Amino acid sequence: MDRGIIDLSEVTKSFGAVHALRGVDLTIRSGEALGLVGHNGAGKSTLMHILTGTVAPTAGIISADQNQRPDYDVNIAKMLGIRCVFQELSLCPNLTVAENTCITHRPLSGLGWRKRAGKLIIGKLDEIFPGHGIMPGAIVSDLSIGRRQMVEIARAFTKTDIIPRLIILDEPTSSLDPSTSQQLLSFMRRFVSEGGATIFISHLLQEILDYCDRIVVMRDGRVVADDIATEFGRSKLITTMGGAAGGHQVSSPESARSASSTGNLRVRYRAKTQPTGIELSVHAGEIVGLAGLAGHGQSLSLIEIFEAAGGRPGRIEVNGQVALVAGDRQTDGIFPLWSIADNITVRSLTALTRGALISQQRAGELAKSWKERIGIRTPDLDNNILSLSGGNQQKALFARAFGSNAETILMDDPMRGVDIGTKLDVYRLIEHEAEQGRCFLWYTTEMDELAYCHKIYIFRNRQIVAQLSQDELTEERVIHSSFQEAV
Ligand SMILES: Nc1ncnc2c1ncn2[C@@H]1O[C@H](COP(=O)(O)OP(=O)(O)OP(=O)(O)O)[C@@H](O)[C@H]1O
Repeated sequence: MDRGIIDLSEVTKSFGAVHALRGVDLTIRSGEALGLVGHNGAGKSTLMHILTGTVAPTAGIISADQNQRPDYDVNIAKMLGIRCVFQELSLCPNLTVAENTCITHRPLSGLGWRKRAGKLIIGKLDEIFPGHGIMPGAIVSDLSIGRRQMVEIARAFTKTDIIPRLIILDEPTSSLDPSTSQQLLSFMRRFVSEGGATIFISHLLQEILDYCDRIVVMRDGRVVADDIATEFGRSKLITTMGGAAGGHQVSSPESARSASSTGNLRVRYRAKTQPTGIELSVHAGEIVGLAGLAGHGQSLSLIEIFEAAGGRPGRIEVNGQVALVAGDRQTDGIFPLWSIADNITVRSLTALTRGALISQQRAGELAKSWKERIGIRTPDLDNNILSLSGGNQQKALFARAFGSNAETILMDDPMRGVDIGTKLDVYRLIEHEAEQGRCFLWYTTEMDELAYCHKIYIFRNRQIVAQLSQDELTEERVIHSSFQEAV
């Protein structure tokens, strides 16, 4: 348990004026699951890029197996068996699951490589995620974000010529439903018990506390705490992370108990495969949750509702303006070539137009007010959106929807990569906006978030199989309904 695979000493990294890392010391040991937490923009992903050699530090010393390596780069990291499941999934979307496996495994060449690659990846998927339902010939772009994440995770743990020794998991559970997350975390424990090491980054603090041996807390580019997990509790972690997270407590919102389905009807929806049965409805002022195992039709229903806005009522009825906060921000959310400000204001262009022209002044004011309200960490809103950390990109998507004129906001598991302090701020914002008459249709894979909803619909096989009021909500009921046709 004490063999250091890799040591960082006084590592710094700057991107122009942004100091992403300011003198980080860190040792990673075999047989240990290390939990890494910190607010959005604290420097976690940058640190992981340094460990995988994809980013070179501005200054500092990297040692591998107790030898200083000034030449440390991607190839050395690869030879050491250091691999990363990055937050922004890195599979090639136009290739199959098997072909993507081949990319990272050189020995999978020659006659029959596709078959061998398929066998390798499916074997690992079976081991980590029994019952995954993924085929080796599936094109990656056809898979849901959760399944893509599962493939990416399984690929990181596969072995051919090089034994994986350190696997970095950068927020892997944020795209997985609770039962799939559980499968991964159990596998992670098996991997470290056999001598492997993991770095597990998550904004779900309970996962870190329950499944990691040691916890490192980062704040503003520095390591501010590094200790065994039993020395931390949830509130100590939040306080140590500081910033917006400090001092907040998660509480079950009382307002969610007072159902308010008396306002105007905003959305009525019936699944295509369910001409009779439970119909979903959302009224002004309501926060409505969608739950169930990932990939069972929740995101699809949001897209159908989004597309039906402005159309004639039929199977789906939508009254008023609608905005969508995407969970898969890379595919459905951000405009990667645009600035942060343009990404925020794009949903409000009609409101920002004076005569035939967009008022740059009003657009700037709108972006600035939401930067402050939601805490987007950037020195300049005119910077490209990709200069933001993942969580801050997600905040820009919230700002886009909340800053628009939409009466109904659809949220597709939108807290992926958002830190606990910001989450609590967004929860409060949602409650406040609902009190003002806005309504929310919120697909979430985080059980805690259902506590904010007035009512919850549970999806299974693209059908709504149960409806729960806030008073009826328990984790057992959600899990039971997710697996069975009826409660
Ligand atoms: N390529 C880049 N160009 C400019 N700034 C960058 C770049 N990559 C990261 N940064 C900045 O470095 C800081 C640290 O970002 P990083 O992605 O490491 O944070 P993080 O802790 O992983 O955040 P999150 O929890 O949101 O993923 C942020 O201020 C970010 O905007």
